[in-house]
Amino acid sequence: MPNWSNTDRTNGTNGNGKPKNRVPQGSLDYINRDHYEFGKYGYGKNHVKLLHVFRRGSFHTIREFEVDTHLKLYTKKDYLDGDNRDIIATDTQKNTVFVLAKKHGIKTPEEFGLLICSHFLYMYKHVEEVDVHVEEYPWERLQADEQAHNHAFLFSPSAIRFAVVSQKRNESPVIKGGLKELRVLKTTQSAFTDFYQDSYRTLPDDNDRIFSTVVTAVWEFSTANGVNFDKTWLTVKDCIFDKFAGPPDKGILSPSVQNTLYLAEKMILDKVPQISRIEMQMPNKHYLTVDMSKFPPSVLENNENKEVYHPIDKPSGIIYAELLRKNTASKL
Ligand SMILES: O=c1[nH]c(=O)c2[nH]c(=O)[nH]c2[nH]1
Repeated sequence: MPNWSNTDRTNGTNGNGKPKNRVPQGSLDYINRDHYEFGKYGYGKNHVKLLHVFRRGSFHTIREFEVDTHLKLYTKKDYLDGDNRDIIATDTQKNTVFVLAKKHGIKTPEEFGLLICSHFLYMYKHVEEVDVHVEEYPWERLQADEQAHNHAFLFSPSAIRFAVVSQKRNESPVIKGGLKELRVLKTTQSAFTDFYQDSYRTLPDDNDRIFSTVVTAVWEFSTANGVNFDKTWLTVKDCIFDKFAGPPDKGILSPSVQNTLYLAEKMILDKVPQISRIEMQMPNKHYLTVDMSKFPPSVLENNENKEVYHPIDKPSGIIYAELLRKNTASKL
């Protein structure tokens, strides 16, 4: 009688009651397998593009998404044995995205991600974990003659919104909201002085420099209950603007990218109690003052330069930090 390995969690079936292909212990294949174990694994469909149109009479609303669905199955027999019977084909995953959008409509990226996770976990008992990434195309309703258009939209990519939802069987979903490619620049109210001085430093103190960055932010929700995900996304964006730009007339002084990043994160945690942690990245897109002092008066009469800057792509500084609530659970 062969000694069958029995370490997987699907009770010897492939999810539809059929027995699985098993490899008897003692076979050469089994012995070889014993030397290795899987690290991360999973499979899915990336970039499922979807436009959803919600029609209320002549007033139409759209949301366009690009969705990645990834599944992790309890068994690895697809990898190990070439046994495909548990595979929910990536094509089936793509179809599922369309069918769920048609059946339930689409509210927000976060809620659509939650719906996809619960669907796969409910439908297929051999799915251990679902990971969904939803990226939204930045359509805005067109304004015509200062009036909101009923059915025409403008692509306004000032920032890209995304959500990441993951759920393991018998666990609560992990819901993250995100924003990326938010590029901003200000021409004053940014300084960088008093930083570490030693024989490697050549950068002088700068009391008035250009500050430009491309913000990425990812935040985790401690709950989905009572959360308005659309409003939260706008609040996060407003907090970033608030701490980067300040009031329109005077602005706000930034002593460093580090400090501006921290103040934005702190404001977001202060304003949205359901966010338990936020991680932001702010690359420092350098704009260097061109040294005009080298040009002779025959070329330039006034060579003190506060007008012409040289944008530098590489290298760029990179500043990032994650801010978490202490004792998150007791505060909610
Ligand atoms: O805001 C800044 N932070 C830094 O850490 C840094 N380093 C640097 O060269 N310029 C800047 N600016």
